[in-house]
Amino acid sequence: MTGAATLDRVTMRFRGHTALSDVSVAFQADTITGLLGRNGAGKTTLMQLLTGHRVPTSGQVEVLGGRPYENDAVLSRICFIKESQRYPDHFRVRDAVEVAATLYPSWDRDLAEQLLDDFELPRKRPVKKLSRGMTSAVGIVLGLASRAPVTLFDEPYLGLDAVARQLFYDRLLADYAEHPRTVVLSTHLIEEISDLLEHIVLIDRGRVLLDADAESLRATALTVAGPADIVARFVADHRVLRREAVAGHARVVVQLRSVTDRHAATELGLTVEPTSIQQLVVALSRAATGTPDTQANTAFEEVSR
Ligand SMILES: Nc1ncnc2c1ncn2[C@@H]1O[C@H](COP(=O)(O)OP(=O)(O)OP(=O)(O)O)[C@@H](O)[C@H]1O
Repeated sequence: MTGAATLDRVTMRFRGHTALSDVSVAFQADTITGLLGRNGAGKTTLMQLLTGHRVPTSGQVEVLGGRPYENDAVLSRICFIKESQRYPDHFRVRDAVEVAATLYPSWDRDLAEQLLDDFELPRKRPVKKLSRGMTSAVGIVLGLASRAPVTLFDEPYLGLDAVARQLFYDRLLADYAEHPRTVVLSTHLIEEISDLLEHIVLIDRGRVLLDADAESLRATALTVAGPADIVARFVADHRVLRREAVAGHARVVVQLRSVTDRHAATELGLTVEPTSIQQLVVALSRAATGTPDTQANTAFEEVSR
């Protein structure tokens, strides 16, 4: 298995609980990967293993050709921005930036200063006096300016408003275009970030449910919408991944069966829409847990009778 960061048959058990079970996954070099999954799926645990914060119960973890645990040569090339990053009590924003500059060999001072301005972070203010969103912004500045060959963001934007989140996406994309690196980003805000993701790893209850590039994932499904009775006719011989229905109008995501599906749908007068990664991820997670798409299903069945 090749990749900038890999887990090979990794199991991670905590007392009485298996957080990851026989996980094998390779995070490709110079790719932005979304690490997705429901609460408690094992995303943070996986990142902790990649960053040497934990040692697996069994299996191998390798990052940039070496084991990360207590390995400075590897760790200096990894930047891990955690959901609730803590800083020493006396740290001002400026101190957090200065310390990070000494930790990461590829640190870019100009970029850090620019990002501090962009996020309007007061350099002299103690980090512990910042708002929740501003503290998240500090983590984002450090993560981006580190230019670490492997950069991991674990839900980096707690409390960040929509404008600041968009700023993060824009700056990440712009800097990544000029300095490609391996970025792994865990998030629940799939919809707004999906255009950024080149690859998706979906974890469900400690197991890898999906490991696919975003383009091919989108190409596995078709979203059609239109009058419920016509939609029902179209989906009769398709595997339905997701249904929504409101007042005689239905929208379904189906597994693509043939290249002619799209044409068949438009022939029937249905609208073919882009398939959202979020809908696919929700559908796959639901299928894995056996959770039916109840409300939508019922509504759909009612209107299509
Ligand atoms: N130190 C620990 N001791 C016991 N159980 C733990 C420990 N750390 C994590 N777990 C359990 O392992 C599972 C995976 O947790 P993890 O934090 O990796 O999930 P996650 O996908 O990051 O969730 P979220 O999206 O809610 O942040 C959870 O059931 C969690 O309770």
